Amino acid sequence: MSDRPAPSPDAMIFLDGVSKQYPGQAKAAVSELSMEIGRGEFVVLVGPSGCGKTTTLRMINRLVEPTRGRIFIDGKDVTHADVDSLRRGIGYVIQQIGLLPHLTIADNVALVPKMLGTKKSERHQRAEELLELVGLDPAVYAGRYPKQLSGGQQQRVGVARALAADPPVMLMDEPFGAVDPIVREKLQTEFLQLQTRIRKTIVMVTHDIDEALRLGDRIAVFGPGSRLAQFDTPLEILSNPADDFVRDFVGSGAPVRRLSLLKVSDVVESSSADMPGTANVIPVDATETVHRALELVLASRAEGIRVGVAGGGSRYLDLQTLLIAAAQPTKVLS
Ligand SMILES: Nc1ncnc2c1ncn2[C@@H]1O[C@H](COP(=O)(O)OP(=O)(O)OP(=O)(O)O)[C@@H](O)[C@H]1O
Repeated sequence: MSDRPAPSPDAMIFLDGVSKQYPGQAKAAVSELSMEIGRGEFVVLVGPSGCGKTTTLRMINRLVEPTRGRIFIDGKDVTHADVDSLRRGIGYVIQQIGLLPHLTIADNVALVPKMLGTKKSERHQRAEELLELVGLDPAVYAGRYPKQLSGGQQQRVGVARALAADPPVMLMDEPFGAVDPIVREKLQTEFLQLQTRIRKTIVMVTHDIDEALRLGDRIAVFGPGSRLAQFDTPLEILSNPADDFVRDFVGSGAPVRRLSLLKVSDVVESSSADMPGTANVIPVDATETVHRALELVLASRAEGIRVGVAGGGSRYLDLQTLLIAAAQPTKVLS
């Protein structure tokens, strides 16, 4: 019917009023949820335990079949499509990794290409490329078995395996949840760098709001009963939480977290064209984060920063102005 919502041309994933009622449960796990996720976008689902994040994620590749609503991938209604071909285009990474213990790392990575009938030499070459891509030297790791790898290394193999069929979409359920905080941060950084190269459409579930703020192009904050409380950029969620639920969920550290998301260019409107001649200022690029600018100012005991602006010339922000500009609770300057 023509009056049903349709995905926009830029949408890679479109959920149209999807619901999931598990058998024997009084309440729906997910209720009438609609979301559109753009091509190449990295979206993170966060929210309290039991609010339906994993159910939502698994409805996208139909590991969980929706009770109502429609799912579109790349403009195609896949609600009733063949699941095997659907899943071929969707990589899936989970916390428990699920590497097969009796297969080498290369064979684990090449599992899906093998199922798809790719020739042995080709799939081994592909496995080596993928191991390289996720930062594991194939000469060292390709022939090892999963138990001979650390938790963080196994997680990288899980990512490599999910990328093996070069799927346009990746679903990740707490992919970095099982590793310690230091490895976790390293994996997050590596994964962000990887994403700038591979530009997949990614939907990731996490419990960790900091992880969400760090990784997501947009964050979907779920409330109880899968209510989509806010679906916006990290900066917008920190700057303008939609309601008290989101404000509480993000927690009390919002102003400090914003410093890592705000760019110097976002606050440069508060700058002045002049700085007292004696002031000790350091040059900072407008693309740096405010957090980095503050670090540089403190490390060099400067009094402020000098920012080059488009069209030539410089603007100045002293430390106090920089902090006040960064602390503005309302819309960010652009
Ligand atoms: N297979 C199932 N059968 C029955 N109920 C289920 C099933 N899987 C999940 N549920 C219920 O559906 C609701 C949503 O679960 P879901 O796992 O999607 O939430 P979540 O937000 O991912 O939770 P968590 O953060 O704790 O992993 C919960 O109340 C859960 O108990």
